[in-house]
Amino acid sequence: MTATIIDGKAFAASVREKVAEHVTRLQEEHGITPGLAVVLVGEDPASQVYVRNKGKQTLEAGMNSYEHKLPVETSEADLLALVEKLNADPAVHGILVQLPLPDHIDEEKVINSITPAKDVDGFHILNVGLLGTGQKSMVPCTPLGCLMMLRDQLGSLSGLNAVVVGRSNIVGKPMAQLLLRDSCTVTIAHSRTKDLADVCRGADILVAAVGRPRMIPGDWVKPGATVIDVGINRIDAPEKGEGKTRLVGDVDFDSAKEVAGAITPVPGGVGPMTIACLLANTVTACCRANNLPEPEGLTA
Ligand SMILES: Nc1nc2c(c(=O)[nH]1)N[C@@H](CN(C=O)c1ccc(C(=O)N[C@@H](CCC(=O)O)C(=O)O)cc1)CN2
Repeated sequence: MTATIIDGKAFAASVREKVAEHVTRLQEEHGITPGLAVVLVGEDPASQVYVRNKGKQTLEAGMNSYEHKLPVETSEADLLALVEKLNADPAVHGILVQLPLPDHIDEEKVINSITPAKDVDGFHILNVGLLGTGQKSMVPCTPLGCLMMLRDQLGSLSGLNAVVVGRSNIVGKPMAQLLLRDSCTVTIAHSRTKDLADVCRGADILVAAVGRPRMIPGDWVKPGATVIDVGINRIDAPEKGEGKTRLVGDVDFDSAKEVAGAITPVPGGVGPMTIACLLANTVTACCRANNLPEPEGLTA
């Protein structure tokens, strides 16, 4: 069997189109333009690319983008002061502080200083608690993107065995909560799980988010399973030339695609959905702030 390849790039484009349509409606019917503030501290090259893409895609969707680029030596107090300013700014409906932050800044403290209603990353402790108890919250972008792709691929997820490999606060744990909310039977596994291969082989839905290049081979995949690969790992690629690199996922794509029913590639799978869902969350936050109906199909 050769799996259906889930095209995250195309899916993300369709999400961005829906976002843009909703933004137009907000402007025409209510005179409101959603605004997203993105804060970058330092000059991490990957973060710079992500932040640039976030700003570009925000503007393309018709929203206002506010970029704040701070030097690496910015103090925690100065960063907290900026977040406070953005919290109080009525033109800003969503705030995102790009991670990772430099070592001298307490990430948790910064995340928890964002007003929960503007926390479009869904990382604030209040949003984590709301999601965990099945209440309305902001939902982290990468897991939201995975959920959208799974629903599109499978329709109802009810009763399916889902295994999430990885227990990070950003992906693994919220992903498990979302799958549970859609009535999956959920196992959170990780690198220390006993008989991890057997646990994975029981999964109708296998979400890999461990950050280890090609850790999950095809013979860990149940025939016909839907595999969502969240990993983005840069490895050496001497076949492309000296010093060249390429991106691979946490799943060994070549062997897994022979067994799975559907699978996301890396790159071009989950990655593009992350920014599309950030835009979706910004529109959701804007609608909630103005007591307007939420955009259909763009929330969990
Ligand atoms: N505050 C946050 N920080 C970080 C998040 C986040 O959700 N919130 N996630 C990641 C980085 N990230 C967005 O910020 C992100 C990662 C990957 C992609 C993406 O489109 N990847 C492409 C490949 C890109 C490449 O060639 O390097 C793909 O997978 O196809 C988008 C956004 C950490 N920080």
